[in-house]
Amino acid sequence: MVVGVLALQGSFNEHIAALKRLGVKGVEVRKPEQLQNVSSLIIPGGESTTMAKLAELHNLFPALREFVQLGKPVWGTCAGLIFLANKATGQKTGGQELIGGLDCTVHRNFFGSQIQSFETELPIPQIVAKEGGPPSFRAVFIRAPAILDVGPDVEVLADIPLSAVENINSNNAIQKEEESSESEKKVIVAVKQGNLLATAFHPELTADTRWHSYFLKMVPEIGEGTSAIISTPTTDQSFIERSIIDFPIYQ
Ligand SMILES: NC(=O)CC[C@H](N)C(=O)O
Repeated sequence: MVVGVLALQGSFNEHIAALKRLGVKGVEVRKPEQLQNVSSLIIPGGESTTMAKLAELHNLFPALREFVQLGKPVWGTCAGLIFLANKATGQKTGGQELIGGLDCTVHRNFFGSQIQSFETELPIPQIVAKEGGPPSFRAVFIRAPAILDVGPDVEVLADIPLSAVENINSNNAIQKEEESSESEKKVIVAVKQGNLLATAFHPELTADTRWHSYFLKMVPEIGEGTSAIISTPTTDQSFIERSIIDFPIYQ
């Protein structure tokens, strides 16, 4: 069993490493025909405009859309979430091509620029936490998008109160879509719609493999029957101690 990881740009190596920690082989996908050798796909974080240009160059969009429409499991993290959205705002001039399929509107850089990147603890959704582990997970947001609205078939898995983000970025210049006086206003940062999973944060940059485990359970040939690979989060201290500054700066 292999899981495809779109390897045009961004954190594809980190996803492959996370899969390896669960005993699953991740294979790099760069060409349309390579999608025929995988039954599921992870689209990593990175820079969605660059990734879209590379995907166009390799004529990947038709094959990626077909992959999604065939109902195969696809997980988009960060830039990958933008790729999967039906609609994106805050795009560069001229916009960018999207795969689409996920009935939502995403704001590309909702939380601000690179220096407003942050980490926070979020409650782990029930369906992801089935195997146990701590009640929260470390959510790493790097120049992150957020989901502004979702269609009726989209299940919201995680959201974040804007007040928490403002506390984290004490000198913040967060560009909010709309100012709100309600301190409990939240934005959506993780969703599921049928075969599609999307997260605005980067589980592949943490030691916690529960999001990867959850995605693997969406893959029919792994499915619910393979709890053996669903282990408790890695406690490899050297990995845990890495902070987001150890990871590449996305332009
Ligand atoms: N870490 C990320 O993937 C950042 C995504 C970035 N906001 C974009 O537009 O592509």
